[in-house]
Amino acid sequence: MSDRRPLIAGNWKMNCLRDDGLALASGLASKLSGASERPECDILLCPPATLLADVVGVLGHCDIHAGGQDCHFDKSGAHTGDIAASMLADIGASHVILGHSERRADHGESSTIIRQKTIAAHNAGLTAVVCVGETEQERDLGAAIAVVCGQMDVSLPEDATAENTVIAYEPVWAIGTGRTAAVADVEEMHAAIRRKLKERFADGDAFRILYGGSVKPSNAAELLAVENVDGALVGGASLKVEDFWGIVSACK
Ligand SMILES: O=C[C@H](O)COP(=O)(O)O
Repeated sequence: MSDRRPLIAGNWKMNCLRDDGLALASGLASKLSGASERPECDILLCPPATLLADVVGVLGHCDIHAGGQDCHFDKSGAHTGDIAASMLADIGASHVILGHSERRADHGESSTIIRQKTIAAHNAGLTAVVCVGETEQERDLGAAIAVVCGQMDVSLPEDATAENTVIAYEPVWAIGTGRTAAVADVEEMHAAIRRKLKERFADGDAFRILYGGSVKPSNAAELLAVENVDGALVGGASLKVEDFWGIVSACK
């Protein structure tokens, strides 16, 4: 049994207008305050940037963290539409998701850029949730582990520690598709990620490695029981209080 405390993170992506987002955050805060026992995990909500400050306000002092979904690598300057890591920290965020495959695909983000963003997040005092994952074609070619390890080599800076960095393994073909990776494949990939972390970082055994890709209440317990799976990065199922809470409750 590992002593890494699981993290269940909700990535709301580009969903929720103000009323729905605030209802979702307050619904989860109520679940937590009404729970007879404290959940056996840390909880993180990553709403769209437009709602982040308000979500931080709704969560108040309850033990749920809030984070951004991306940041720029520069501290400030002429980057129209972008958000600096310090701006996220300034409004109460503790984490930021970086290198999500949707950003890699939609915005051409390379692992080199993600490394720069991760350094910026650390400098702002944020914990970076660095995403890695292979496409279906890469898996079919037998290259999944090599691709993910290659992404880690470049995306993770030397200053990464188990305190300031979380890894999220998300097979691209499992995101939003209802298809989850087979337990044996998840186990193999998370073991490879752990080996890589231990090779490179003195505290590599303490990093949390999340699984993401169609996690829902019905499959959460099975996935969370896999060795080296230290939580989940949840998309679709994080948009409903009952579903997200069901995943939180699956942490034992
Ligand atoms: O960031 C979350 C992931 O992309 C997973 O999304 P999903 O749970 O909708 O498959």
